[in-house]
Amino acid sequence: MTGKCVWFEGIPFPSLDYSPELLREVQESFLVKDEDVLLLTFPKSGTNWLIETVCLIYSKGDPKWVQSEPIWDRCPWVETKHGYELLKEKEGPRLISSHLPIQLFPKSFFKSKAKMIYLIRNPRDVLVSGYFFWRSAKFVKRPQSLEQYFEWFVEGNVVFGSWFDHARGWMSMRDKENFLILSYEEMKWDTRSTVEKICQFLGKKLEPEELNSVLKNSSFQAMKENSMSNYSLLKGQYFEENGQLLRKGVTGDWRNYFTVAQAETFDKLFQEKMADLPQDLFLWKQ
Ligand SMILES: Nc1ncnc2c1ncn2[C@@H]1O[C@H](COP(=O)(O)OS(=O)(=O)O)[C@@H](OP(=O)(O)O)[C@H]1O
Repeated sequence: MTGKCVWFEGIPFPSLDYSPELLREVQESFLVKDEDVLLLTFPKSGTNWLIETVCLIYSKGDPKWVQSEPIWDRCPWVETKHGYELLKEKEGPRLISSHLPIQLFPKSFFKSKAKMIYLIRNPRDVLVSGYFFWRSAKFVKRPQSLEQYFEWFVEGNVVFGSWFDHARGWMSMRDKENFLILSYEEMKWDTRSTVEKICQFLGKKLEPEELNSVLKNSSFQAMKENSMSNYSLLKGQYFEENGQLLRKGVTGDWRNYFTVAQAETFDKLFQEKMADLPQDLFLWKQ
């Protein structure tokens, strides 16, 4: 996958909209403000679902905003050229998303009171989701088979680097007051409670009908049909026609794709890399 990538500090990034110079500038000079809200993920963890949910919380369930502005403009990726320029211009509190590993994140964040949500997902499902997504992308070396992508993923040879390093790095923030860890699995299994948790963390109060509207408009089906959120506007330029962001939206899909040997290899690796972390952070239980 990394054949077509740009590199910064040993981490590969997609070839489009990223550059080592910009990544350095983002790290050194981007000013995070206390009132910003940051949404952090390893790619394919449910980033866009979290963004859509938070945008809808901000608009009190009114879908006008999410249906009229592309998701990458509502909550720009700070590490991309497009997102960085947009964020510099934005007045007031900003929603900012990022896939950056902790060591490359804007240094100003660590001195700020800005709130951050880190969304984690079973890495086995992240792997499968990534395989289907990247194989239709135009800005990375595409995987030719799941077997090949499995090898790349376990070696950390994928964009934004090793999932294990990414998760470990950000989890070191877990006791900070301005940091909330959520999982894709809890969002999926109890969406209402998770949205309530997000509201509480962000200090937002919703009326029951507003909360219902957040849930309705951020559902898989609603997002799949929303051209401002489903990446259909990027087809042709960034993706082949068959590429889709909203593929299945389920938990445990890896079971349909991993061989027994791959499942065992992954379990062993997960144990090696993550055994010392509190296991209640990993809701998926494999
Ligand atoms: N509303 C909603 N409900 C449930 N699941 C959802 C939703 N929106 C996105 N998704 C699923 O999230 C996966 C894409 O992850 P990301 O948004 O992180 O992708 S990206 O890294 O920003 O490209 C991808 O997972 P897979 O279906 O397993 O491929 C999407 O389907």
